[in-house]
Amino acid sequence: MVETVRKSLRDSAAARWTALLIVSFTMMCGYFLTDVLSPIVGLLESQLNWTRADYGVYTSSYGWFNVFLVMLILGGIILDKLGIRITGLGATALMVIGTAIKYWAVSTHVLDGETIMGLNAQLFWACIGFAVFAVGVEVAGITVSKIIVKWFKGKEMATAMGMQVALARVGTAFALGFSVPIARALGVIDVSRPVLVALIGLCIGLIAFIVYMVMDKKLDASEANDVQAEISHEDEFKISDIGKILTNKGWWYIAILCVLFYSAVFPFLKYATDLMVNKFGVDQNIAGLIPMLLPFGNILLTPLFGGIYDRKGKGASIMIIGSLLLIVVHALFSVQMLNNWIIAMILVIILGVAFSLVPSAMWPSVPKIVPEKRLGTAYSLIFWVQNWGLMGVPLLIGWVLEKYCITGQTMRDGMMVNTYDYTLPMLIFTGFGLLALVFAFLLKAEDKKKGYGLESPNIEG
Ligand SMILES: NCCCC[C@H](NC(=O)[C@@H](N)CCCCN)C(=O)O
Repeated sequence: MVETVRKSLRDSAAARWTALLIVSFTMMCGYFLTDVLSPIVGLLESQLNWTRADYGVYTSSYGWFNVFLVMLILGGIILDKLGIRITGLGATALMVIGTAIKYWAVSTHVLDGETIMGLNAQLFWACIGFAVFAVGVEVAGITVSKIIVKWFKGKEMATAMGMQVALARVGTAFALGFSVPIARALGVIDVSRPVLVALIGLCIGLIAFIVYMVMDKKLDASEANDVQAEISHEDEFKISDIGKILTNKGWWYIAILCVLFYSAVFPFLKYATDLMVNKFGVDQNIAGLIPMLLPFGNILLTPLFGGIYDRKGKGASIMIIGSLLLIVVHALFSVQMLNNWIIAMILVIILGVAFSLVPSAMWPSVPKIVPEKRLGTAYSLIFWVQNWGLMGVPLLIGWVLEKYCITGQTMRDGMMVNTYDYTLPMLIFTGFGLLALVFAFLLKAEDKKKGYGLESPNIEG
């Protein structure tokens, strides 16, 4: 008698790590586009006449559709209802469409001199493109989380999540480090060129996701029908699930910690290159290299800390330490006499440690607080809360800079541009860090009360 043991495709380490690499590549391209304009904020002023407040409006447009039109939550529902393949394809297509709109906006001259809803028309369409892209990248992010759970459940899940975040940071690092050289390549400054590079990358990312869809189909085919039916049934979305999540204190602490912590990092990165120029006197052409250290640090450290959480536990404590480091870094950035670029480098590296600690512990903690069948919705709601910060804080910082922080004018690239004092924005970021610390402690207390196991290792036995 021949015994046949039916094996799932996920049992193949090569298959699951390949699947992870493919979807992580798509996300990496998305993260590249997200930050592609950050290092050229000065060039945007000299080439497109965007003020810092305009730039703040542009960065905040990331949340227009996600937050106000609740597209993110809808994306989570669609993911639960229609599944990974169709949602992921739609999300990656939206990333391409949004980026194409944005590229057109920053490269065309047909909008010159026009205004729409009080904004210069070029800025308006760049914002619309970015807002469409943002829906795509956020929904893709939730989809990829679900993909990781699908392939890695019961295996190296936290390490896989850390790896995905690490590869996403490669995209951010490339944007921060190479945007200026790309814009200045060929001897002619062109701010649309880095966006074009991102658009090409995202088209490849879309093709990569289509390749993943084939793998996903094969995975489904390799699994027994009854298991699939059970999974589909468990993943089914129910309206009552939202209520159950929203009445969970532990979930709220994570969501609030998330919005506060991320509001002090991603929006900071948007202005970090400009901070290097204005406060630390770094040459504009290389100023993006210092903030670039942060995502590079994350690339190594996020999977490392994820592994520690997997084996040793201490998830809530890791989030407390990360929040503490965040406060120290931003507080020191706000000290006026600390203006040597070496200090800036050291602070960015420490911020990189903080930004590895908190995400590596935060995202794998959600399944300990929320039952697995509600995970997709729980993640999408956390992202939604977080997006309020990602939208509002850059706007706030841009406004504060324009209103309170202009110190004079200087000549850069043959143009007169404003100079800024970053003390007040850095104090605002410090405040977010302080509040994040409070919620990290509340989370630890709640964990102790409810026994979620945030301090226990993820790997049992
Ligand atoms: N398994 C969840 C991974 C989340 C990674 C996390 N991403 C986000 O929080 C996004 N909602 C926002 C990303 C904005 C920049 N592209 C991360 O740490 O990047």
